[in-house]
Amino acid sequence: MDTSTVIETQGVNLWYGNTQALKDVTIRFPEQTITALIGPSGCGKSTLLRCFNRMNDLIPSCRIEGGISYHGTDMYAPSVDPVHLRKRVGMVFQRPNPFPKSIYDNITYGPRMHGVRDRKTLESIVEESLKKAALWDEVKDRLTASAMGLSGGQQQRLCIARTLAVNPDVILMDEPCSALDPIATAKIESLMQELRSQYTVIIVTHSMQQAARVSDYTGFMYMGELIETGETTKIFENPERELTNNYITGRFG
Ligand SMILES: Nc1ncnc2c1ncn2[C@@H]1O[C@H](COP(=O)(O)OP(=O)(O)OP(=O)(O)O)[C@@H](O)[C@H]1O
Repeated sequence: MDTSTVIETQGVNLWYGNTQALKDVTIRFPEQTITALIGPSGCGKSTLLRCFNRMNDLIPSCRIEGGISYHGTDMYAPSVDPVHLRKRVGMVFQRPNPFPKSIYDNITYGPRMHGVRDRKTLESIVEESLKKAALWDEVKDRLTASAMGLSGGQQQRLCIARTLAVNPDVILMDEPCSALDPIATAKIESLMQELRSQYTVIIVTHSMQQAARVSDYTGFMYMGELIETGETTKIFENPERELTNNYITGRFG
């Protein structure tokens, strides 16, 4: 696939206090693709994901070395405003976390924070974001109702819509289906396929089946190292490293 790189890391090392959680990680994420990060619990998947919108900045003991670029610019340069970066690199978490507000207010919260005030503009952002998140038809008649009344799967799609509302080009997903049933999971997975036409998606998942179903590329991590990365079919059918093979065949993890 001949696509340009959106996010790229070069020799990233990361410590929480004295504990090293990432070791010399070099990986690139091509535009409009889905990459899955897999590996056993504690291998550093979420830590790596959090580097990509500087969420680790919020952890005082955390120290990062190495390069991480976004569209070729050093993401950690002093000139980069992390709030602006997080608008372009959105994040969806494990548990759906809507605000205890109306569906409408959940979507308009971000755009308002960034200065959008015009009612018509806000209304069109709400409609467009909910349509992109495949939720519009289910909620269009109750936009003023509380988001807390939605099912778990609907809440997660609302959180995706909330991320889309501030116009990102990368969506980070940290185990977005782990709290959902199989039907809600299937909806999120098919939504991810649609999002790929406009966004670059990076997903952390515990489910190898999910990684195989949804992603174009897969990175396998083990004890803070990126052991192997490549096209998902290659990683699952013909991995280069024995460790990868042992993991995907269920010998550990
Ligand atoms: N805020 C933190 N402070 C200190 N150590 C942390 C922090 N977050 C993660 N760690 C440690 O860093 C290592 C990597 O954790 P991380 O959550 O990135 O792994 P993971 O692969 O996402 O795990 P899981 O699949 O269980 O979510 C672990 O040893 C973890 O205990």
